[in-house]
Amino acid sequence: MLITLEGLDGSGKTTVWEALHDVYPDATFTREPTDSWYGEAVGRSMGDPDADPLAELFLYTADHANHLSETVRPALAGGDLVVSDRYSDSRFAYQGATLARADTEIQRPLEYVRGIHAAFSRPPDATIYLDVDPETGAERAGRSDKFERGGYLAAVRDNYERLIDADPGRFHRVDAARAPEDVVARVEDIVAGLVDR
Ligand SMILES: Nc1ncnc2c1ncn2[C@@H]1O[C@H](COP(=O)(O)OP(=O)(O)OP(=O)(O)O)[C@@H](O)[C@H]1O
Ligand SMILES: Cc1cn([C@H]2C[C@H](O)[C@@H](COP(=O)(O)O)O2)c(=O)[nH]c1=O
Repeated sequence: MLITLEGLDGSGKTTVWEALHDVYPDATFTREPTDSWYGEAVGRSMGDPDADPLAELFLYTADHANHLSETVRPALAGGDLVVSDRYSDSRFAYQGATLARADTEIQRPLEYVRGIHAAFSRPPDATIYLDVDPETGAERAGRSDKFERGGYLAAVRDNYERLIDADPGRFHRVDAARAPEDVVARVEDIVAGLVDR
């Protein structure tokens, strides 16, 4: 079973992901961007304010393709529970928002990014969405330009809502504004329910 953790920057994904290690010591814990050279290329692009948004989309997507073949598919084939801190929905939400702001010919960016993945990706079985408002997320993540980053994250959040509307059975929304211990407990309950099912 493939479970993904999604949400805005600072929503608490990594906190939850780390807590789940103790509960499921035999599971495969992974993340995107990965620490492969593809992920390093993504990191270079993220650090470049002038990075081409389409090129950046394809770097993230290349990292995803390698993540699938090197980690996710082998672990699933071996019967593992796989928990990924960010996965394809991050691309749909973030690059969908980036491309909507960019000067490109692409008319429906979120649908475009989904379409690129359709032929080769492996959708999650379940996705836990840590729901936090953009300002709180940006502040927790320590963004220096809070206003601008918050504005971008608002567009990303709108995209996550569209993804949830399109596939409500896959998403499990958790109020990530609550105290960390409450968020972790709620996520552990959800994962236990999914794994026992
Ligand atoms: N529920 C919470 N309430 C308050 N602070 C939190 C909560 N969850 C996490 N934090 C804090 O917010 C910061 C970001 O948390 P974390 O790294 O888990 O989020 P993230 O979603 O993985 O962020 P990013 O996407 O930026 O990597 C950390 O300092 C963490 O301790
Ligand atoms: C996988 C993925 C990530 N991003 C963005 C989201 C964050 O701002 C950074 C780094 O991720 P972190 O887990 O929050 O450290 O990358 C993205 O825009 N598109 C993606 O596909």
